[in-house]
Amino acid sequence: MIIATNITKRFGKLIALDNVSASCSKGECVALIGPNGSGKTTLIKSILGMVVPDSGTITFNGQNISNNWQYRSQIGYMPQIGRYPENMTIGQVLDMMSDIRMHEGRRDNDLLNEFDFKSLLDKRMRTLSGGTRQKVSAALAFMFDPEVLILDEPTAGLDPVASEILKQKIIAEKKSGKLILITSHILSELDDLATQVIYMQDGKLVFHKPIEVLKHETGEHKLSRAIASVMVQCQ
Ligand SMILES: Nc1ncnc2c1ncn2[C@@H]1O[C@H](COP(=O)(O)OP(=O)(O)OP(=O)(O)O)[C@@H](O)[C@H]1O
Repeated sequence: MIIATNITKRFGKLIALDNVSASCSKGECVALIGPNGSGKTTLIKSILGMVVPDSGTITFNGQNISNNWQYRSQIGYMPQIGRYPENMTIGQVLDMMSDIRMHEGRRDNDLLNEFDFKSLLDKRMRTLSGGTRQKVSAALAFMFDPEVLILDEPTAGLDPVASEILKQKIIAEKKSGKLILITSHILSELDDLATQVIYMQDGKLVFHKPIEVLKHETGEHKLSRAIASVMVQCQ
């Protein structure tokens, strides 16, 4: 579904992505893990077309994404920090995004309902708490029923109840055959979600493995412990 081949991205002298290749398929939940600054967000942004690699190719459903923007309507993206017009209300932002996406299919309001947004729709974005802003980003990522969900630190700043609602939604979407790419530093959270792990360090993809293989190799039953043991080895 998404294939990245030999992606390199430099910011000045810094190599943020160093010849990264990876292939992700439908129905998988791929955890993108690695220390701060290892290149996870740069890889995500390259897939989204927000960062243009210096070399390499990325295909989405077999089509090269360079000079192509239509594939993006198939992706729901939840950024680390959502930026919105601050004077607009939540309701206006949701409507604006619907207009921009020109979405004609099913509108998925599950998260809006479960986060109980009804009473919040008139609140202006500039007045929102960090967690409520995250909920807006989550609701928008899932709203247009995309084939692929890219979630960058999705539960950062969410309270435990909202985190659990979002996790259950991610699990349901994975079961329905979507591809989910997720980054998180809260490894325990990925235990219930991830089917595969991509581990990055210093801009390089160190490994891409199914969870079961990783657990077997490390002798750990929990993903969080397996990853922790790999991170120690890689340091
Ligand atoms: N626009 C940019 N200009 C210059 N350097 C950048 C830019 N974007 C990212 N970088 C650098 O590229 C490297 C990789 O950053 P990236 O955000 O991809 O890391 P990350 O793995 O997502 O980190 P974190 O876990 O902290 O979110 C970092 O050294 C970062 O400072």
